[in-house]
Amino acid sequence: MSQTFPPTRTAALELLSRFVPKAGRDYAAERNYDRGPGNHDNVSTLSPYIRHRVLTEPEVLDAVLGHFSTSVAEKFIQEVYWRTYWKGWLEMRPAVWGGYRQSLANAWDRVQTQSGLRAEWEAACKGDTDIDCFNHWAHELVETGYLHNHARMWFASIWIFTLRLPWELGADFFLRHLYDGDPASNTLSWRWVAGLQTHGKNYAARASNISKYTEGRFNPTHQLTPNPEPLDGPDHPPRMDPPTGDMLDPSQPTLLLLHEDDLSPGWLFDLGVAPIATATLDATDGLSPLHVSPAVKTFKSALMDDVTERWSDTLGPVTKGLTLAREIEEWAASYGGAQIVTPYAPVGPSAAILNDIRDVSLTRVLRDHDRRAWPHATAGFFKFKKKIPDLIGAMKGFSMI
Ligand SMILES: Cc1cc2nc3c(=O)[nH]c(=O)nc-3n(C[C@H](O)[C@H](O)[C@H](O)COP(=O)(O)OP(=O)(O)OC[C@H]3O[C@@H](n4cnc5c(N)ncnc54)[C@H](O)[C@@H]3O)c2cc1C
Repeated sequence: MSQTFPPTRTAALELLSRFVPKAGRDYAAERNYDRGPGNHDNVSTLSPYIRHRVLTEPEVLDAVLGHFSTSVAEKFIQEVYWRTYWKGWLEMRPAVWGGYRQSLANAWDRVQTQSGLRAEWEAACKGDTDIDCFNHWAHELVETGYLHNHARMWFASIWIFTLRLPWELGADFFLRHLYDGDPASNTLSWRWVAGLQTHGKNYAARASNISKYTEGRFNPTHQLTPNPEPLDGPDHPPRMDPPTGDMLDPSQPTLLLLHEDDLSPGWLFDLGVAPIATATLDATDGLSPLHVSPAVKTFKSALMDDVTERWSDTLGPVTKGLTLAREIEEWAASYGGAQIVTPYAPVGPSAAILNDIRDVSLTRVLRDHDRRAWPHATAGFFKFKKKIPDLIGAMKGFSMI
């Protein structure tokens, strides 16, 4: 069980309240420093909880805005909205996730058939290359399930441009080991480093930058490819309409399906959902064609246990760990085929399973936070962030949890 990220909402709330006083000018000044495992308190380390919505974005923003003005906390607020932005961007271009999965399968085929590539990929994943900082981050990721944002950028850049490994294998390595591993933030950040997300603009890790922001712990002078060219890739697929979610009729007999993308169901109960029974979905195996790390699996299933314990008076009988659409249909049939209500699952493994459900009515309810923000993820973050003041203003009417 994770020492650093206890898998409970109580622990998440404690971490949030410890961090809130630092979310203003301290965060803006200090956030880029990666001080190594055990010393990440200049950033929030809340992402494993926010990613699974053990804490919601409005709840985190509200706590910070209870302490600071929007201008003092501007940097932190923007970071929280990066997650929202990436999700909205991918919702409107889901083919980018499908494209990643296909290219990953192709890269994995090559790993299995080309012994040179296999050896280089294994060395990178084991932290057994000639580059100390890279090795350190590979170990930190596997041992703690977390990396500082700057380390993720450096690691991805070295993976792609110095080690010249396929970016999809690096994104997959992250998804298998990060506690916050997330289809939108991970895939699109790797694409951004590679130069595929903002065409022609890639992220080049530099020894001087690594030395400065690790406070001299690492200095890979002459070890990194200088001025690498961005990777070449296809144009973005045409943008689809953002999802609006389904209309909820809580007066119908209802089953509740919980999944890893939203583990705070209180807002559904506020909307009148009164489940006859509840099931939890385990979509972990859909994160990667390889084995997801046991630590990540344990973390996710412990978060599921926490939510079902917290709401045990409201959920009815609970069935845990369904993994297939067919199992969900059989579970619903055993309750007479009542409608299933579930929080809207963004593009990723949970949504893929839900998309295969045929024999029972499924109502996917979209949170106000997503409904309002996602349609603005039309272009780059620069354009999106201009909407943040309006989005924060509108938050007052939202369910926070
Ligand atoms: C190559 C790469 C891969 C990444 N993969 C993931 C991933 O799989 N899952 C994931 O949640 N984040 C990912 N990120 C984004 C970011 O690194 C993490 O969200 C952040 O480091 C989490 O640490 P924190 O909670 O201490 O962040 P803080 O600095 O405290 O930020 C506060 C919150 O804002 C959000 N946030 C901050 N930065 C970003 C960002 N760049 N993108 C999206 N949300 C952000 C997170 O919810 C975070 O908890 C990736 C970044 C890169 C460069």
